[in-house]
Amino acid sequence: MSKTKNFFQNLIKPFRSNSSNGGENEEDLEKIAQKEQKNFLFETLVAATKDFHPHHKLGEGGFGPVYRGKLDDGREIAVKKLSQYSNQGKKEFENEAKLLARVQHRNVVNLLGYCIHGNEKLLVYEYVANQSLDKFLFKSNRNVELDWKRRYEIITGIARGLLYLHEDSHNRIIHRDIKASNILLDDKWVPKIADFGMARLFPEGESNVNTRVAGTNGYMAPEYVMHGQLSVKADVFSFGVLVLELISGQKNSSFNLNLDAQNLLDWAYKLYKKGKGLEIMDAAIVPSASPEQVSFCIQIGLLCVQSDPKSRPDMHRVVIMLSKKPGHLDEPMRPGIAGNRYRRSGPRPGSSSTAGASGFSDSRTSESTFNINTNTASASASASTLASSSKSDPHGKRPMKS
Ligand SMILES: Nc1ncnc2c1ncn2[C@@H]1O[C@H](COP(=O)(O)OP(=O)(O)OP(=O)(O)O)[C@@H](O)[C@H]1O
Repeated sequence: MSKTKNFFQNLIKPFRSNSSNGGENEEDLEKIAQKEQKNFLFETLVAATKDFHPHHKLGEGGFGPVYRGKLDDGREIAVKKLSQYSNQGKKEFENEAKLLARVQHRNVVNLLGYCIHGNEKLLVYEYVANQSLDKFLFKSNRNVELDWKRRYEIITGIARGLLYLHEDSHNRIIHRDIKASNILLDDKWVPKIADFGMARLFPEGESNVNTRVAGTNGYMAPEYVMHGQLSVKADVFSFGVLVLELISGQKNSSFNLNLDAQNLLDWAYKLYKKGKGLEIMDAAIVPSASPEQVSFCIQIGLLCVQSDPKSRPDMHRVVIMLSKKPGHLDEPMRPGIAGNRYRRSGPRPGSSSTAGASGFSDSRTSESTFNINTNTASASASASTLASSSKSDPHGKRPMKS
């Protein structure tokens, strides 16, 4: 037996003795070896991004800028470069790198590798062709690309991705920053949960910890903001906000459609209680929407944003609800008020996490059974015309800041 082979045999011995299946362990070793290959050379990333050229910049988040690049083998990548002035970001970066190496799911973004070069730390992801959900959902000229079928698939995909993080991955992972800009869409509009910088890896069996508050305005669960109490139900709350945003095309943190409602959740709840839940629907999805399915999703969204975390369903229950034909669901109680605390101490130049909602006058009419919100158009429709109505008023478009 050659020296190398001997070394390899010794290496896998301890794995063999713990398992009845030696083949699987050799596979494990292979996986470990593959993981080691994830360390990219800085020069490779410089070449791939044309020396981090501004033309290659995709955006800028809490960690710093993100660049698009192409590797020699043709793979397209997104490189997240940690801002050097943020210590907190550095910790989050390391957290994300370690965490993502363990996570593999269709609805979670794939980390290809990382790079540490002097003070520089970088994460290398698969490039996700359609970028982030917020770039479509909150833009009146692009939201039509998201018809109801796509939005429904995005909702179910995010639910499955979150279920995986909460229950099926190695350790329980609470994301803590579920929001539209952290959902990437691939070329087939499959949603991928991204940005695990603030996620915590939970030891098994531990479901609730007190920790510092971090998250994004408009998405944070009240118990998390007020008492720093973090559990999977905080992600469920953010997911519920996102569901209601997907249906309404409205951003919760800058909601100003209705004077009687404090925010999007309050607006949706009040209309739901009056039996007019479908009025929150984005005009852009009216032609493609199934009113029954939309109503069902509004109810699920409202169940997820209930004030009491114990009353919120877990993601397992949400996935089951979404996979069933519309039927009986619990009655949602009053929604909690999403937290509004500033989250990061470091500067966030050019951050993409806010969008204004000014300059819009509410032109909904109230005669018909379903009044559709006018994110893209002034529209109202009865139940029977809902599926067939396809025209939107281009002049009714609401100006949005990018
Ligand atoms: N893997 C990727 N493929 C394609 N685009 C990406 C990828 N990762 C990030 N982006 C783009 O880069 C932008 C910045 O991403 P990043 O995750 O750093 O910040 P963010 O989610 O916008 O904000 P925050 O850090 O506050 O969560 C995103 O808006 C997204 O459009």
